[in-house]
Amino acid sequence: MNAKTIIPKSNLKGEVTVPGDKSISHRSIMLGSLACGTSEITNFLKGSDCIATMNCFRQMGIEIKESQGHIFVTGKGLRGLKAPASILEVENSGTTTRLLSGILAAQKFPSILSGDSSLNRRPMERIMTPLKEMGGTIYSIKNNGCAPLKIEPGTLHGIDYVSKVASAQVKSALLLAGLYTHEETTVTEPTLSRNHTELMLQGYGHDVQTQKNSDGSYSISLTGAKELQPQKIDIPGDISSAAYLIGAALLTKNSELLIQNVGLNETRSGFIDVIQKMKGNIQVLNESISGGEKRGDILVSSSELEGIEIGGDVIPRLIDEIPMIAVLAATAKGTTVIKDARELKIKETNRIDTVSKNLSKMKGNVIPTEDGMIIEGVEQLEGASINSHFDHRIAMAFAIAGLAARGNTTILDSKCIDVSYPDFWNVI
Ligand SMILES: O=C(O)C1=C[C@@H](OP(=O)(O)O)[C@@H](O)[C@H](O)C1
Ligand SMILES: C=C(OP(=O)(O)O)C(=O)O
Repeated sequence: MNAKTIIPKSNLKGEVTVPGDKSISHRSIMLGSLACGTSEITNFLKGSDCIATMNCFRQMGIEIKESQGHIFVTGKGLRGLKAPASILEVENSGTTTRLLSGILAAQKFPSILSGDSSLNRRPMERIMTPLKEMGGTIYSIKNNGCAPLKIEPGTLHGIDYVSKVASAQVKSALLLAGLYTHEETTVTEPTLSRNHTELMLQGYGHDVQTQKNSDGSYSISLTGAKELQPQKIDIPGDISSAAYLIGAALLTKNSELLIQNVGLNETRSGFIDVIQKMKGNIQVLNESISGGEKRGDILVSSSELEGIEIGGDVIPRLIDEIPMIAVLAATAKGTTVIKDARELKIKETNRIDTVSKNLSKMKGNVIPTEDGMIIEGVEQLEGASINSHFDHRIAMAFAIAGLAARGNTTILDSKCIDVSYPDFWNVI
């Protein structure tokens, strides 16, 4: 069960760092594996999702070594992967599944991708449809639109694809597939999703164009068939992991935390904007840029938060932080409305459902809606027994809720936290 009990606390004080960004860690292994030579990666996240990505590339003949906390990936060029001897296990990771599918659709060998029971329920049509349009052969083995996916050898051509959702996983799958054609590949998305793939490709010497269109959508283009040059990548701390520590400082009395070296890429920093709008005491210090990625320190202290409306273009900039935002809203003054967040339903769990059920268990006042939640702030949450449903973000958001609740909280099935933040309990 791996149950953990949280005893309420105040006076959280100190300086902390958070582990490397999960999205950037996945991409560093992928692009490192496709480059010609050895890339050196520092602050790589050794969470189980990113380890799954590493293992997939090792199975395709890529040497990935670790020395003194640095990861060395020796890529063999765009055409250097070899056929895996067995199924590629993507475990719980949507990012691994979707981005890797883009690469595999262009290979000269067949492959099968399969994950755990949560992953194998998540929709894959969103990448299968455009990859087929590019000339790939990819299908759902159970014919239910989900993994396990079978990918046949393919020769791809460029497309101009308009995605209905602002999804970095869809965009990245197509851009990675686009590396394998001489033609241009363009992905248009309704608003800009996280742009780590674009930034890292540029670091690897590949030209990528991003254009804002008159209707507010964004078009991202590249022309492939160009080899990538190996890089040194220093991964910033994951803002999605920092969100829990920020939440802990905001919610508990007499607390102040300095969280150092956090990634602050504009396409990811919606959480900070929201906390400022909720009147949280939060400041960004010591900003710098490395590898195109902004980073800085975050100083945050105990706050009386106020409810706000959260929707529209900010949603992709904070999608993984919504469980934590909902917990903060649960004791904020007034009403918080979260809308335009239908994508929450297809994450590791249906997060509208798992957040609402768990907040209700803690005597929060929440109404789930089709595309979000309406949360009326209460004085204090009450400790409860929380079912994470094996979703790391649910486990961590409710662990933080427990720190500020009346009475103890138990998180059942807390092991899932290893997906993105293996050291979470030690830090807390
Ligand atoms: O590309 C990525 O690294 C990710 C993109 C997002 O998913 P979508 O692309 O489905 O929005 C996010 O929720 C996920 O945690 C990581
Ligand atoms: C949705 C998430 O990741 P993935 O899609 O890679 O499983 C997440 O980390 O919250």
